[in-house]
Amino acid sequence: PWKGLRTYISPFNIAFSYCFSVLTDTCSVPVSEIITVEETEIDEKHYHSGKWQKMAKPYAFTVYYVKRARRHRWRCSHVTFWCTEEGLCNQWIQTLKELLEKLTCRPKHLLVYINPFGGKRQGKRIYEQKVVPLFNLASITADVIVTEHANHAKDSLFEINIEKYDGVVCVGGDGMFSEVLHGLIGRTQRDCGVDQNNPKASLVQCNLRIGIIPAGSTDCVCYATVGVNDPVTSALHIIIGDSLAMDVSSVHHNNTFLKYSVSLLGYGFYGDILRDSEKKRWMGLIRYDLSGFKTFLSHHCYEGTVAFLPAQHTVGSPRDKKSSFHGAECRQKKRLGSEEVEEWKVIQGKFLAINAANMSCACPRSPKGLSPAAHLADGSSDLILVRKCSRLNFLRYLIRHTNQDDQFDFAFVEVYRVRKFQFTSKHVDDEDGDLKDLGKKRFGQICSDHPACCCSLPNSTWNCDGEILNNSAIEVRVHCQLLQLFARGIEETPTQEALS
Ligand SMILES: CCCCCCCCCCCCC/C=C/[C@@H](O)[C@H](COP(=O)(O)O)NC(=O)CCCCC
Ligand SMILES: Nc1ncnc2c1ncn2[C@@H]1O[C@H](COP(=O)(O)OP(=O)(O)O)[C@@H](O)[C@H]1O
Ligand SMILES: [Ca+2]
Repeated sequence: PWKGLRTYISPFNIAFSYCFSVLTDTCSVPVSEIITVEETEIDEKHYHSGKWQKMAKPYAFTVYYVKRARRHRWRCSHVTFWCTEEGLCNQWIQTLKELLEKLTCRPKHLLVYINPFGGKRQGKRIYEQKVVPLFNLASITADVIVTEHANHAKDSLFEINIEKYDGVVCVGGDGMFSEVLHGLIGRTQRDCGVDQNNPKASLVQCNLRIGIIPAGSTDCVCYATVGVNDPVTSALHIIIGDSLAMDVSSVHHNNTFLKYSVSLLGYGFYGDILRDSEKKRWMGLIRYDLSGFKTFLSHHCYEGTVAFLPAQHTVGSPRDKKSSFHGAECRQKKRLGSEEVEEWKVIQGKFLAINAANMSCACPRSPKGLSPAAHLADGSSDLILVRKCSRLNFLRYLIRHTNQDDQFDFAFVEVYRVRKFQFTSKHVDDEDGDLKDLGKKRFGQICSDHPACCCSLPNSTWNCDGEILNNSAIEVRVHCQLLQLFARGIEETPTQEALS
C-alpha cells in the first residue's frame, strides 16, 4: 500500500531486522541511526499536483536518519513515506517510535558548556545554528552554560546536580574538553571518597558521557575519536547515543595531583610551542604556526631522565602499520594484576621532545597523528622520545607527521608503549615549581659541556592537552577506560556506492 516519491518501505525489515530499506536506492538504515520519526502534513498544493491527483488523500510520515558523507562526516537526511490508509500510517509511526524508545543509550537531557572565546570565537553561533536544530529534532533538552571565565565549567561540575543529566557537552577546543573532564572525573572521585592526590589510588569510572562539539583551535580529541572536526557530525553522534571508552592519564608531582591527560602530554617542543602561543592567544589559530616556527628555530633540547614501566598487557606495538583507533574495544592480552612484576626501564639523555600520546593525536595538522597506532582504550600510552639531533633531522621528523611515512623510523626517535612513566629534569624543580637557581631561569644557561647544543633553557614545560603544567618533574599513570565519550572511533571509509 506504500507509495513514495522514490521510496517503498518493507514491513518485513522492521519486523525482523530492525532496519528499513529504501529499496529503490538500495540503502539500508539501522534503527539505531534513525534520529526521529514524524507524522508529515501533506499540503494541498503538493497533493493536487502531479501523480498524487489520482490517489485518495495520502497520509505520510518522515524518517530522519544519519547519512554518511565524505571524510567521516555525518549529515541528517530524511525520507518521506506515503500511503492512503491513515491507520497503517499511524501504525508505522507508532512502531518506529517504540523501537526508538527502546534505545536507552540515547541522551534525553544534557548539560552544555560553551566557551565563547575558543578557536575563532564561534562557539555560541555553532551551537545555536548547527546543534540546537538537531537536538530539537531529536527531542533532546539541554541546560546551557556559556562560560564567563577559565575554570567556570570545571568548578560548576563540582557543585551542580549532575544526576539529572544523561551527558555533558562541551563546545570549544581541547582546553575546554580538558576542563569538563577534570570537573567530571574530580567530582566522581570526590563523591566516591577517592583522593586524587594519591598517585596509586584506583580512580572510579565516570558515569556520564562527554560530547565534544568542536569549536577550538586544534580539536585533537574530537578529530582522533570521530575522524573529523565537524559540529554536525559530533551532534549526531551525541543524538544516537554512541559510546567510546577512553584511557586517562593522571599526572602528579611530589604526591600532588596536577592534571589529567587524554591526548598529548608533551615536554620540550610541544611544551615550548604552547608556552609561547599562550602569549599570542589574541592572534587566534595562527598563533600555533608562529610559535611552532619560532620553537623549531630555537631548537632547544632538555636534559633529564625518563623512567617507564612497559605495557606488557596490551596487544600490538606503536610501530604497527595499521592505525588502531578504529575500534574501541579494550585490547588487553591479559588483565592487569598485582602479581605482574614491575620492571622499570630508565633512559637518560638530551631530548628535543618527550611526547606521551594516549591516543593517536590526529588533528587537521597531522591527519594520522603523533602516534598513529596508539590505542584509545587499552590502558597504555605511547611514549615518544626524540633525542637531540640536527635541525634538518628534526624537520624530517616533523614532516613525517603530515605524510604517510613512518615517523619512528629515525635513529634519534624511540617509542615505547607504557603504563606509567616519570620524568626528572637534570635541573630539578623546587617545591613551588620554580627553578632553584632563579638567575639561570631568567637568563638561561648555556650547557657547559656542549656550547653548540642549544641547551640554553634548563627546563621546558609540559603541554597537557593544551594546558601548561608548571612542574617539569612529573609522574604519570594511565587509567584504563576511565571516561566515556559520545563517539564511536573512526569508521572505515564507506565505499563510493554507500555515499551516493
Ligand atoms: C613542517 C611542518 C610540520 C608540522 C608538524 C605538525 C605536527 C602537529 C601535531 C599536533 C599534535 C597536536 C596534539 C594536540 C594538542 C592540543 O591538545 C593542543 C590544544 O588544543 P586546543 O585547545 O584546541 O587549542 N594544541 C597544541 O598544543 C597545538 C600544537 C600545534 C603544533 C604546531
Ligand atoms: N569564558 C572564558 N573566558 C576565558 N577563558 C575561558 C573561558 N571559558 C573557557 N576558557 C578557557 O579557555 C581555554 C582555551 O579553550 P579552548 O576551548 O580549548 O580553545 P582553544 O582551542 O582556542 O585553545 C581553556 O583553557 C579554558 O579553560
Ligand atoms: Ca591507550
